[in-house]
Amino acid sequence: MIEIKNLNKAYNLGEENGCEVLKGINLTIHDGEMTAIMGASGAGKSTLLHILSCIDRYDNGEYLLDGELIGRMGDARMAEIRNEKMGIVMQDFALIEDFTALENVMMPLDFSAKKRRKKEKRNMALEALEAVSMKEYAGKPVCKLSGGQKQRVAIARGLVNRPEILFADEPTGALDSVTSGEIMKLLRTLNEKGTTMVIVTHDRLVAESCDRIIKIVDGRVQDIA
Ligand SMILES: Nc1ncnc2c1ncn2[C@@H]1O[C@H](COP(=O)(O)OP(=O)(O)OP(=O)(O)O)[C@@H](O)[C@H]1O
Repeated sequence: MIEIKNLNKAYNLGEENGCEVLKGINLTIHDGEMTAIMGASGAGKSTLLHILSCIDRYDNGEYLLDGELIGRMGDARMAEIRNEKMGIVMQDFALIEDFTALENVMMPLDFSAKKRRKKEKRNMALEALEAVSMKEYAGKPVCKLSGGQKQRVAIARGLVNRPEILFADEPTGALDSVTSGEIMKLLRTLNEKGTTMVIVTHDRLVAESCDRIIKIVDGRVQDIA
């Protein structure tokens, strides 16, 4: 499904604060896999995840998604791919605290190229909340939820478009070990139902519960376990 060849990415090269972040990444992710991306702080994990999830662009190399070359695409097609195929769970939830769980989960549907009636969007959001066992909290403002509940809502928002692949940046980073275990169980259940998962994590236990671990060291893939 995902094939990355000799991919490079730098920020502000030539400037004082410039840096080369990804330096020739090669990797393949197959349909149905649950993959962890590990590496020290600053190694380039989030940068890689943002490129994989079509939020950010790479400088050179190749990124093929289902055989389609991402690099030469215009912004509109990239947004379309993101909407059609991908779900994204951002670091630290990135939820709107004053909005209800339901309103947060419905948001990606408002940005989708596919026009849907409000009722259909609401039903899709309720279904996503049900998939993470949060349907009964649909009407609660996010600021009134616990950390684990917020993470579930963030996952529901990532799932609402029924993506083929879900990208999650530190989905357990802000959680205690029990809640973290529950979230990983939930992600595994969703994976078993067919969603490919790519998870950035610092936590070895979380990584070991995935099918494989890709370790990024200084912008390169050091090993794939
Ligand atoms: N938008 C940006 N502009 C300039 N530099 C950036 C930008 N985003 C990231 N960087 C730099 O790129 C490097 C890699 O950052 P990245 O966030 O990908 O690392 P990470 O492995 O995810 O780190 P962490 O585990 O701390 O989240 C860091 O040195 C960071 O300062």
